[in-house]
Amino acid sequence: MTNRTVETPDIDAEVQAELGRLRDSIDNIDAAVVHMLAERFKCTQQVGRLKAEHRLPPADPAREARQIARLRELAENAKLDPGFAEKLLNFIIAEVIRHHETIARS
Ligand SMILES: O=C(O)C(=O)C[C@]1(C(=O)O)C=C[C@@H](O)C=C1
Repeated sequence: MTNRTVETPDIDAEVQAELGRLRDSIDNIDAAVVHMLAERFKCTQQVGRLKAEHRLPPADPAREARQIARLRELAENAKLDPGFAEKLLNFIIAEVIRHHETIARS
């Protein structure tokens, strides 16, 4: 009992330190994700303008099918849930199509 009360603060400090290190990495990864998404949206805004200028439809389902198949395979190889990767890509693409539609109307 005496040992436990003496050791607990040390264990807590170590756990806190590890949690802090892991959270620092998570914050770095989240920042990278935001920066990569910002770059992706810069590209898709250009695609949106190009499509609008040439009267092309905002969505390209055949291209999306290829992207999903590719991303699912990448996810599997990286031990990430392919269903999650597909949902994430669909979520991003839905936003891109919304942007394309806004550009086409403007
Ligand atoms: O590649 C295109 O044609 C795009 O408009 C980009 C993009 C994407 O975000 O990757 C978005 C919409 C299309 O349906 C397919 C792909």
